[in-house]
Amino acid sequence: MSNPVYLALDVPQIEPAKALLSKVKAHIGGVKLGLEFFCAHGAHGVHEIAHMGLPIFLDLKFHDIPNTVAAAMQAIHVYEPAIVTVHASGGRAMMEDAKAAAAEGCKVVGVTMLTSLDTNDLAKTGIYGSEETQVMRLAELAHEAGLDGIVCSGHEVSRVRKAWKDGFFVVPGLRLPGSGTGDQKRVVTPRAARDAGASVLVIGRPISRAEDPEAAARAIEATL
Ligand SMILES: O=c1ccn([C@@H]2O[C@H](COP(=O)(O)O)[C@@H](O)[C@H]2O)c(=O)[nH]1
Repeated sequence: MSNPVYLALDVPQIEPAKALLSKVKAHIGGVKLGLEFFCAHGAHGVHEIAHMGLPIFLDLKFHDIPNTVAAAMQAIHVYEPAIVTVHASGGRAMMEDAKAAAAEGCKVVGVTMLTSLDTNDLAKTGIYGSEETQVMRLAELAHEAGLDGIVCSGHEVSRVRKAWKDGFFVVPGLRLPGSGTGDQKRVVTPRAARDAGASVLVIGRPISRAEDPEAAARAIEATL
């Protein structure tokens, strides 16, 4: 089985990002490039990282009208990403058009409820009910729209897996016991997420901000 860990390369400078990736490359299965990286380094940055040979997860979390998202999806074919994200709350038509516009073989996953949110945060946006209810609702919509899977926390992934057996589930918000959670609110360990049915484990700061990133990546790999 291939290594499910994708390193969230949320690093503001390109050379330190490449140096970090070189150190941990042997202990991860792919690289996640998100808004911070893409806004800072654009196409050039993505190509630089892609040349390092690991699968690329382009986490741009598209959220717009169907026509705009479909055009954006076509524009990123050039990066040959293995995985891309859209917000499931963008609606069924947007997700259908996103999937239709994605490159062959590229997995399109719908972000359900960000792992930095809890029920109180949700209520402040006018959505009442449990985290699990919200994730299940959006997972069902993403499934109906033909997406490959969703992004959710390790708290919900086992329930989603039961309902969507062949889904592709991306889980961020991962921490080893005793480590700081930062802005993440729905956190589990990488091992717990994997055992609950995650397909991809997204890990950023526990590796990138560690004193010894290579040792941190190796230690996480050893728990899996
Ligand atoms: O719900 C979500 C969706 C995406 N993310 C992204 O994952 C990483 C997590 O980084 P850590 O440093 O391990 O907390 C980050 O790039 C987020 O943009 C998420 O955390 N939650």
